[in-house]
Amino acid sequence: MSQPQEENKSENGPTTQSYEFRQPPPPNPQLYDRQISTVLATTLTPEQVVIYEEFPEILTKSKEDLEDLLSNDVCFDSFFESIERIRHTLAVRDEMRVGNETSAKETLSQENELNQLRQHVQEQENALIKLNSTIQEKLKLQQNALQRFSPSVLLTKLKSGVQQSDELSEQMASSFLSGELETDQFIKHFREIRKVFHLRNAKVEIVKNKPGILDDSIREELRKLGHGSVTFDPKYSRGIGLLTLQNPERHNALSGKMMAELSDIVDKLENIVKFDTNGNLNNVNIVNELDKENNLIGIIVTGSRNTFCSGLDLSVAKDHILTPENGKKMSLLMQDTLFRFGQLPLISVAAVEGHALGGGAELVTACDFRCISETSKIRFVQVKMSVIPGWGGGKRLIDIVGGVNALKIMGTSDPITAQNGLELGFVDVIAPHGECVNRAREFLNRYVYFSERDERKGGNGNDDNINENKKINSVKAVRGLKLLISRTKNSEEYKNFLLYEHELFGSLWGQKENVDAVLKTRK
Ligand SMILES: CC[C@@H](C(=O)O)C(=O)SCCNC(=O)CCNC(=O)[C@H](O)C(C)(C)COP(=O)(O)OP(=O)(O)OC[C@H]1O[C@@H](n2cnc3c(N)ncnc32)[C@H](O)[C@@H]1OP(=O)(O)O
Repeated sequence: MSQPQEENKSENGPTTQSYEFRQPPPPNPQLYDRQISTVLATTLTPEQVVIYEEFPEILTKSKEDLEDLLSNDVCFDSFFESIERIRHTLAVRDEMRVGNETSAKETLSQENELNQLRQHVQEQENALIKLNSTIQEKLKLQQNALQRFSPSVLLTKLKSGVQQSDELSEQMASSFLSGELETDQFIKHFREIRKVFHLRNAKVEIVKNKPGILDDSIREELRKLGHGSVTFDPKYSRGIGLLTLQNPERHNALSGKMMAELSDIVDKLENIVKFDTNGNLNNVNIVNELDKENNLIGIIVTGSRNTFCSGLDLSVAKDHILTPENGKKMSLLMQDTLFRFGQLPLISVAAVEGHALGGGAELVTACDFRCISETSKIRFVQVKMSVIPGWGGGKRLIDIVGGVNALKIMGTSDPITAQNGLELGFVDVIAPHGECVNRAREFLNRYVYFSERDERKGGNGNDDNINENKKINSVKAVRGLKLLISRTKNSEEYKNFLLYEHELFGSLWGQKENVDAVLKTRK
């Protein structure tokens, strides 16, 4: 029996033990040549030839010997085991048995250690799960804590502080008037409380006028203005939601009420995934009711009755928003809403039928992609109204088509059509009139599904190709991708640019030239 060979050495060090088994000896050619030739002189069947070839020892046996072998088991066994090839095979079998026994013993000897290791790994995994849930809880606490110190919450608290000190001083005055408080006491405390009141009030004014601070009350003020609505169907199509601007009598112009509703929808959509402040994918979990059944990855933005949006509702503007102060409030809310919309982990497509004018054109830029009908027109009419975009659309247009093209488009108010939009890289899909939403859905389906057949054929993304062998894309991966892309816009530089756009807009909106232009606009 051969001994186990030395451990095999590879470049990476020792590997497992192995045994080298002897090869069976080849048949003896001399013996074969000499004896088979005689035998072959007689007539043999092919089977007999094979036996003689494999066991030439038989050729040395006489007829009587062979008969003995066949009739006597002991004799047969003794002859059989004396054959060199059989002895070799038995030796190999014994070697293998010993080899197997050795490795079995070795494996068994490591069983305890393996069990301990397994237990250790299990414990570590449990500890990790606990740690992970602790981190999640802490992240929630951190988010809540940060929320408490957000500018809008601080401003609200400051405002309620102002109200409290005002009420306190009022109570003190009535106590004094009813004789419950001495004059010197009243003067002392009343002065102190009024001082606090004025200090708080001054702070409120400072914070309110600080550019870029969005106070929650702005949304509520705007909510009271005008009609129309913004609706959201989270189950429009698999993985795709449909957001619709509804103010059909006015070409879906955006009233204050609609702005507030749009912002509410973005709030809700923000909750469809929870991710930490670093956009950590580990925390991308589907949590929201809106999303539970549809695993949203995409959203189509459109307008009712075959038109997109004619911008700000000018009737509402004329009655309520045509002052620099109110224009700034509207700009803050719309910039914030559309910025947050762009940061959602959802791929968005604007489905533009008919007109997209002024603020409507700005909305179009807030989407990742644009599907426009053959007859639609997108126009940045702001300069004609002696103003510049105030909903962040200036910055977004520059990002999409570049500074020079953006200057031409916004400076001339020339319409972007399906054809020139395509050439500019502004339009992604051209649809027949009335087909925009459908085509936008087909376009988004490329992100919801992937099709093996389509891949093999180098397909073009038509629904036909997708239908065969279609598979659902990983929702988390698609959202992760969108998070990654939108992260490029979540920078201080980007936000400062938006703030600059907001300030420029605020310096033009509500001025005489702008007011005259708005009042002259047919409506
Ligand atoms: C900061 C926001 C700011 C910006 O960023 O630019 C703005 O958005 S300012 C608003 C810019 N928008 C406009 O100037 C659009 C003005 N409207 C039009 O040019 C035309 O109405 C139209 C959209 C091209 C459609 O023309 P047409 O098909 O001929 O229909 P009508 O003109 O008869 O309109 C039907 C009906 O709708 C009313 N309408 C249209 N747009 C608005 C609007 N933005 N606000 C309020 N109402 C609007 C229009 O007055 C008609 O009403 P009735 O006369 O009562 O029938």
